[in-house]
Amino acid sequence: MASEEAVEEQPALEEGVVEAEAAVAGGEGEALRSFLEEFGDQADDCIIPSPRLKGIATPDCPAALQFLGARYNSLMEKHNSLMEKYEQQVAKCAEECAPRFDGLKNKYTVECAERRRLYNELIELRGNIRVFCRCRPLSSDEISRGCSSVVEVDPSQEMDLQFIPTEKERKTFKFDHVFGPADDQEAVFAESLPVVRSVMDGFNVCIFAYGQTGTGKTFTMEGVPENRGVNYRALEELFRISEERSSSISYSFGVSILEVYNEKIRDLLDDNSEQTSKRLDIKQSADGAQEVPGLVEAPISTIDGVWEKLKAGARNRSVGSTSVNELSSRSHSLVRVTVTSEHLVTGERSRSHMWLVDLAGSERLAKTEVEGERLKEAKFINKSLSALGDVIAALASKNAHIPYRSVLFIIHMLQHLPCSVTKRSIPQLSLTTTLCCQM
Ligand SMILES: Nc1ncnc2c1ncn2[C@@H]1O[C@H](COP(=O)(O)OP(=O)(O)OP(=O)(O)O)[C@@H](O)[C@H]1O
Repeated sequence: MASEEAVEEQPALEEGVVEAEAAVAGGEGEALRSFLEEFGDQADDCIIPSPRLKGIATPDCPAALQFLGARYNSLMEKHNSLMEKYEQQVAKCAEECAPRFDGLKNKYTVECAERRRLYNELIELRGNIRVFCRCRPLSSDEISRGCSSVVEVDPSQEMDLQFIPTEKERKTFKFDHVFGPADDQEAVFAESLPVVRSVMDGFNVCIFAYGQTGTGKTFTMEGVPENRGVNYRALEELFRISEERSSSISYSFGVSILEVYNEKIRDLLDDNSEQTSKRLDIKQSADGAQEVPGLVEAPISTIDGVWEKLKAGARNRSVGSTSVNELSSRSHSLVRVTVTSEHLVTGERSRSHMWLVDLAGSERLAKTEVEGERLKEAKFINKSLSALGDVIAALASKNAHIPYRSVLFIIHMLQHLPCSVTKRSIPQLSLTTTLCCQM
């Protein structure tokens, strides 16, 4: 045997000697005794490759192999019996824990349902319909024309809006919250947050911006990339909650964007809607919900995907110009987010909608210089807003009769919704019309 090979085999040889010694001490085999006699005292010497090894005769290999095989078998037997005991213990443990686990699972499910119920009850107590007022800052153009604000917002009186049309006149309007010119998009969204959370618990919700043309409804709902509005922030929050609850609930989201222009519904995510003039209608489904058959619902799984869809919708929206807003939305824009959920423990499923609505701006026709198509648009807009105002007023005062008489889509949609309302006013224009006429 070459000395290098002897060095390679040395650990095995040493091991064999140790095993054999133990076996002989335990009274095993004559062949082993002779194996030990022959090689037992040479194991240590093998540490240094020695020319002496060259002279060693072939050991009693069959005996050594037989011995090692027997040891291997006995160790495997022990291992198997330990594994069996281990598995029995695990099964016993699982059996003992199962009732406790089921109990905890039930308690957890009940607690979750209770938390949801209390949370939504709180929202209801705060008002199923909440009305906020936001006063935008004067634009540079308004400042250069010498306009000044006719309202005062005192941050310590967050529900009051002071209307001061003349030096002698002062009137207070009450809202659930008033945002002043210094309040940013984040502050406005923070107040809408409870409503947004409710949709994740299976409730239908709606946030809409309502007000005179040029008061900043589109700015509030859509915002701009560097200062995003309610729509984007609401979807961001949905994704955040979905991630937070991912160990117990699986959520999926879809988005549809449509506009109501001169009382016709147009699908803003349907690239061909202009050419094919696909007519969309509202149908009542078996569970009483309002559906729009054929409406495109794009699945969304990332916030970037949402922004793309919102931008696509905004691009297709009908805009014109009014005397107070160069880029005025002449249609009601509706973003519908569909939230589908499945509870991973209980298997409970739900489907709910969040409507984010940017209504077209109302106009005082006597004071604005509209004519032709613009006049027709304005009449449609004012008519629908006035009908909407009647519905909201009736809902807010819990009237038995809600005047859902109009065929207008928004009003159909409101039939099944608790609502949060964002209302905007432009300080130096006719505040009365915007703020108080219907509420
Ligand atoms: N809080 C705000 N801070 C700064 N600028 C604002 C704010 N709100 C609105 N603006 C600006 O005022 C202008 C009018 O706003 P916007 O187009 O959102 O009004 P609108 O109510 O949607 O009008 P319309 O009903 O005619 O569509 C825009 O240039 C917008 O950027």
